[in-house]
Amino acid sequence: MKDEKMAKASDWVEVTVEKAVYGGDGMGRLADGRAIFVPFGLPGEIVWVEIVEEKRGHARGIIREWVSCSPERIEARCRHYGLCGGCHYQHLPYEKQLEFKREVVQEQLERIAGVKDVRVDATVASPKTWNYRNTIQFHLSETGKLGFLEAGSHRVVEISECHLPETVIDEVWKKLEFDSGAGYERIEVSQGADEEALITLYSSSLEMPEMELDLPVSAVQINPAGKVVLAGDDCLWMEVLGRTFKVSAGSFFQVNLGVAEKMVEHVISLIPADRQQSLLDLYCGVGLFSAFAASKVGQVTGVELSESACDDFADNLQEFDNVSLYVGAAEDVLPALTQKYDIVIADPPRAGLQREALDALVKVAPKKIIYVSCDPSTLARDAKRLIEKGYTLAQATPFDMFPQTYHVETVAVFDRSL
Ligand SMILES: C[S@@+](CC[C@H](N)C(=O)[O-])C[C@H]1O[C@@H](n2cnc3c(N)ncnc32)[C@H](O)[C@@H]1O
Repeated sequence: MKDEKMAKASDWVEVTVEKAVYGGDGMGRLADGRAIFVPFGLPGEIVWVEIVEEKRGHARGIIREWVSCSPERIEARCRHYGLCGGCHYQHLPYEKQLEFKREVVQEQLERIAGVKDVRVDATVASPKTWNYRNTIQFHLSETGKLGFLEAGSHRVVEISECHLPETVIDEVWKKLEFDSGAGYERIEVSQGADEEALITLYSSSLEMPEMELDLPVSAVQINPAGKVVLAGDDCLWMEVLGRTFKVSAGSFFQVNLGVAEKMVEHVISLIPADRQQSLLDLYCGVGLFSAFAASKVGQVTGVELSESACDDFADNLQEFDNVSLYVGAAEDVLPALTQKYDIVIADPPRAGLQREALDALVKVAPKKIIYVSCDPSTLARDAKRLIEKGYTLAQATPFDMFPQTYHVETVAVFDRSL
């Protein structure tokens, strides 16, 4: 037994985890000075690591044994934790998750954007740390069971529990059954304000896979030809700060309403009430920010690519006569704009602002850009570019939209300094 352990250990390296990095990993150093990234490693822990990937500048490894454990470490709630790629921080007390997220945003901005002494506020906590998601996407295993992708892989981990979705979703997903090879790439289950549920089935083929549904829910199939309503409605309603938003199958909406409310309040507080001002809401979705900004400024213009989100935007903002919308990609719409705007809200997908979009955005000459980001690394890349173009990063506020995961939403404010 002793020999076996010695033999295994000789293939492993001992690592002292120095810090938490973006992506949920802990980072330490190998003897040759290269960084090594280990999932689930906490600062201060000494661990035996099996190296699974080696690059010139860094390596990745899996913790095989703990020499010393962090006193912060707690028991994970979910039985699939560690294998399922959905959660990364269940082994950390919630207060510590918030601290890590603040540090990560600060580190990314300092290292990638090259800004020093930027004001990064404490992470705004989520009112719910479990069962907070109003939408969740599953994949189907080969046997037709619902699951999530394994970390860093396309393999589906079949699940029997998940502690992130809201209660109605949790009741619905457990009753869903599919034939093996059902032909759906993703199954999304959403919960609206009246606790109604909507199932959206995404398929890349034009065939309509068979499905039996014996539940009081709406169901929509989305394939390359468009949407087919299988049961009930093709949308549901979400409530934020007392306002109801229509959200159709396929349209984006913030997944954690408690945090969305805090984020909207923060974003809107950054906009001075001034009827002389114009505001551009880039990547506006179904109109979440526009709806609260429209009564503060003289003119709001949205830009959104998704047709279903644009239809929802038109419905959600029909009471305002100072709101208009461009349907199209920001990188195509922005260069064609002739009007200048005083304030821009930009809430792009994870990839951040495309180069053409950022260059054209600067020509729109806003005094203030409120950048809402779901990826601090692309935020930091874009911050560097905006600073080169004459903007100053005034402040950044992380919001914990996704407890138990490494993901973090950040609202960063850029002021024009030239
Ligand atoms: C992170 S969501 C933000 C939506 C909205 N601001 C909200 O809070 O509900 C990003 C939105 O950008 C849209 N989008 C993606 N790529 C786009 C592009 N190239 N140009 C314009 N909109 C795009 C998506 O359809 C989605 O609605």
